[in-house]
Amino acid sequence: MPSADLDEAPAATEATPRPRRGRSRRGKAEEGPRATFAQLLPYLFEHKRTLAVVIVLSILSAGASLVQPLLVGQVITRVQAGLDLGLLIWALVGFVILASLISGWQHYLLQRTGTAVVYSSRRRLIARILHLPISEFDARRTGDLVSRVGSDTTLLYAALTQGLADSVGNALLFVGALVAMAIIDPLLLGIIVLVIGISVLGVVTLSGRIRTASTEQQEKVGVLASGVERAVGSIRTVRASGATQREIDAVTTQATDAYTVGVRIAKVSALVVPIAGIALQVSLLVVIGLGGFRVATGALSIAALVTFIMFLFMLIAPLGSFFGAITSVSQALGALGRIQEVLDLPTESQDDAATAARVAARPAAEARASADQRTRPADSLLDSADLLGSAGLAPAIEFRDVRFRYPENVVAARRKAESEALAVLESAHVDTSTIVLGDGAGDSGLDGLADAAASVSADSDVLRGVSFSVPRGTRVALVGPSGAGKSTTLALIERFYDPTDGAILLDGTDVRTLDRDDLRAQLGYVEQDAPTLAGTIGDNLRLASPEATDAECEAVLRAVNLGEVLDRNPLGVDAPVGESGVMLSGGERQRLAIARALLAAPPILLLDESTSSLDGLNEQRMREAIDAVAAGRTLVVIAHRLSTVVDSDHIVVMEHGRVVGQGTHSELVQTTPLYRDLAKHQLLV
Ligand SMILES: Nc1ncnc2c1ncn2[C@@H]1O[C@H](COP(=O)(O)OP(=O)(O)OP(=O)(O)O)[C@@H](O)[C@H]1O
Repeated sequence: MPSADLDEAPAATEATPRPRRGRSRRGKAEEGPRATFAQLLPYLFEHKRTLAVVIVLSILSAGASLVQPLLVGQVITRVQAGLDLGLLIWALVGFVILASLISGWQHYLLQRTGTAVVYSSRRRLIARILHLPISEFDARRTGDLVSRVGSDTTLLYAALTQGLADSVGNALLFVGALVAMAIIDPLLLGIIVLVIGISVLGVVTLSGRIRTASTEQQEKVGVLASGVERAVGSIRTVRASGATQREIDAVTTQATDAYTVGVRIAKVSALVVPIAGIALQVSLLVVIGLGGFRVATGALSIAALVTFIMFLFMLIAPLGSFFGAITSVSQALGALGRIQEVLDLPTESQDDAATAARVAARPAAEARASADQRTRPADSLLDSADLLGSAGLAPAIEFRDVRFRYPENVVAARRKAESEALAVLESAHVDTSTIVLGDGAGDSGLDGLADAAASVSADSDVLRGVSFSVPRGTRVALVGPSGAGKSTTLALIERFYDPTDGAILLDGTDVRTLDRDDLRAQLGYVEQDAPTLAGTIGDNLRLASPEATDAECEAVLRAVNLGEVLDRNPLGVDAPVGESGVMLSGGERQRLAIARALLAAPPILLLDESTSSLDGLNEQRMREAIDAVAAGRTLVVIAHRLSTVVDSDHIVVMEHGRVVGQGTHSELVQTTPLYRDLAKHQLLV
């Protein structure tokens, strides 16, 4: 990220999310984020030129409209006096046509501006969302983020076109009519202003309730989108679990929630319509009754009364639009609150400069002390100095007494997701006795599941003083039971999160002092069960290397044993893979993910092996693929099958966030009971 984006505020702890900034911070939880009208203005100012034209057109249109009652008054007066009308009628017709044409043009410009505001808010949101820290994705529901881009932004359009759009011209009409009526008969006007004033007060009071309900509705829509995403995204599992109807019911409940709030909004807005109607009717009755009396007493001419009544309509019509605008602007402010909440979140690299400065400013003595103090596992066979070899170069990657815990909001979200998953399984009468979630290593059954969910708590460190080195050009494997912290270790190297304590060094430099893009350019990362993107094989491969030629893609595919995928479709690299890669087998998808990372030719490759089981042939192909990618680079691989890593240069055994053994396969079999057990289980000793 460019340094201009960096925030100077020091982060207390990198792993702890900063409190959210911005004016739209969540107040009372049930009310949700709310925006102020002032926050809507920057969106309008982006289009100030068009809006200036709109205002000029509004003045012209209002002028052309306001002239009409005056001309009608003139016509009546002349007819009463038996005078020739001359060009008066033509002038009247001309002004009617002119006012209509101008308002058509103005309407177009405002619709276009509304669309542009939606477009720019979507662009800003997408750019911000894709730059958010990984913790935000871990803590939020994807569907909710998607609905902010899709649905909340649309409400801004309605506010501008139905609300603010009309208000600009109508305000002028309103003021013009008011002035003209004041000149014609101030007394009549005074009474009308009283009636209208009372109705405006009523509508403004209602608007607060509309805004609150609207924010709530948009939140319900977000929950609904998350529900749909969950059901559709896991459709195979849902079908296979016989849970289709239950998922439909769950999503329907969420849709009903949104509908209920929608009905509440409809009821409140419905009150606005009669209020406007009453205002019009009472005003008319007053004007006709009192006005007729004043004509009878000679205080007012007929022409003046007719003109006054025409102005009254010009006064009332904008009022109706204004009341409508209150509803749509209130809804827009609710939606804007949700948009602004995301836009106010700090980006991943916003605090990088401050973090890097803080890390770099650590006194040398302190850095040395922390390196000396680092806890070495008692059964560590290999000191990092040994691994460095005679050259004494800094290792490619080094963990120094790294401690880490996931931020509280992430832990809470994960716990919620786990208990939801548990509820679905229980309601599907699935035998949960064989399922282990989270770090439930050793736990089994429903109690184990609950324990596992409970164990993901804010006060538990996921890594507890991890130290190991990966010399350049070597292959290092991380092994250990589920939940030991292996995937988290790789996530910290990628800087998806920063350590709570300790340091991670790349070529001897603390990764927090490196530019994130530079750091990631050195790393190839294959996440566990890496997703295959819809599109072609080429689209998948070129994600990190958009410039790669077909020949380069083919070469890398053959290197990871995916040659046959190329051969079986004449389209080759342009062959589609289907939604989420359904046209590839599980093993092929894994190797495609490796090929993607490999194509970018990173000096360091981080490979989180898939937990899914592979048949013998696929496992062998995977081993060969790993051998191919290891050549000439540093490789850190998380292995779930020891067979993939027995010939690694170095194996780090992890358990409960600690390194409990390090060495080669044969050394670890001798020294580390946990490793010996794992090896025994997998028939390697
Ligand atoms: N995004 C997350 N939010 C909260 N807790 C997490 C998150 N990811 C992992 N954890 C927790 O951190 C601990 C270590 O998880 P991690 O995935 O690093 O283990 P692992 O050794 O890679 O396990 P596996 O072999 O099953 O992939 C577990 O308790 C897990 O529940």
